Amino acid sequence: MTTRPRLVLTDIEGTTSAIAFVKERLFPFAEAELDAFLAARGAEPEVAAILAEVPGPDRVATLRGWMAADAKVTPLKSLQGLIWEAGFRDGRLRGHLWPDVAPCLRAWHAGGVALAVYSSGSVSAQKLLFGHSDSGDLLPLFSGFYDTRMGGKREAASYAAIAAQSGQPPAAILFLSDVAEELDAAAAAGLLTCQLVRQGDNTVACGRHPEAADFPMVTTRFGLPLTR
Ligand SMILES: CSCCC(=O)C(=O)COP(=O)(O)O
Ligand SMILES: [Mg+2]
Repeated sequence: MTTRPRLVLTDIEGTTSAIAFVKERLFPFAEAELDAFLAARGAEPEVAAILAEVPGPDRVATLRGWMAADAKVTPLKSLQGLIWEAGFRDGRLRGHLWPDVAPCLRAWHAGGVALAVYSSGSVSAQKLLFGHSDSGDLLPLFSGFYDTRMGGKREAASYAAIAAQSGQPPAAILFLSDVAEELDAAAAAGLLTCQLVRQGDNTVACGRHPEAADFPMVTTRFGLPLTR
């Protein structure tokens, strides 16, 4: 029998939120705003420090190449988060969550299960998405936010580091993701895993991890607190 997780660690794209929202709304927004953003804020210390981490003679070309390749590299992710900030604050952007997500997160939290996020999106972007979501402000539910500064999502060491920082043993943490290689890495570090295979989101079940089509199914499979 599986013991009830004490911490649920969730991915965003493909897990709480549609892949199409990230790829067809968030990424194009950042791409369209890049030049104007750099012209307006490129000299600010925070932005200049990020740009200093971008290699190559033409940093903007490198950034655009990363965007085209959907590279999960920290400088791009930090910059995208800063560009999205204005959009989330003035209402042009709202964080998409599948309708089943917020009720389950609220129930799990109310039942004493801690919640945290691990996404390639920067911590500040994660907070913007959950703070300005189409299901309301969910930020108070979360006690931890982790991004690629903890390491890559396909590396077991990243999950070991998150477990150590969260204060929970790996076996008490349930990691939710749509990506098989991320789940493999989490399992190698001793975490419980569940692959979200959402209908219409083009995720392919890998067969190596427990599967769920939505968060209510995760609730049932892992004995998490029920929605009332
Ligand atoms: C506001 S979060 C944006 C998500 C993102 O930038 C991304 O690359 C998706 O990565 P994930 O690890 O959530 O699949
Ligand atoms: Mg994902």
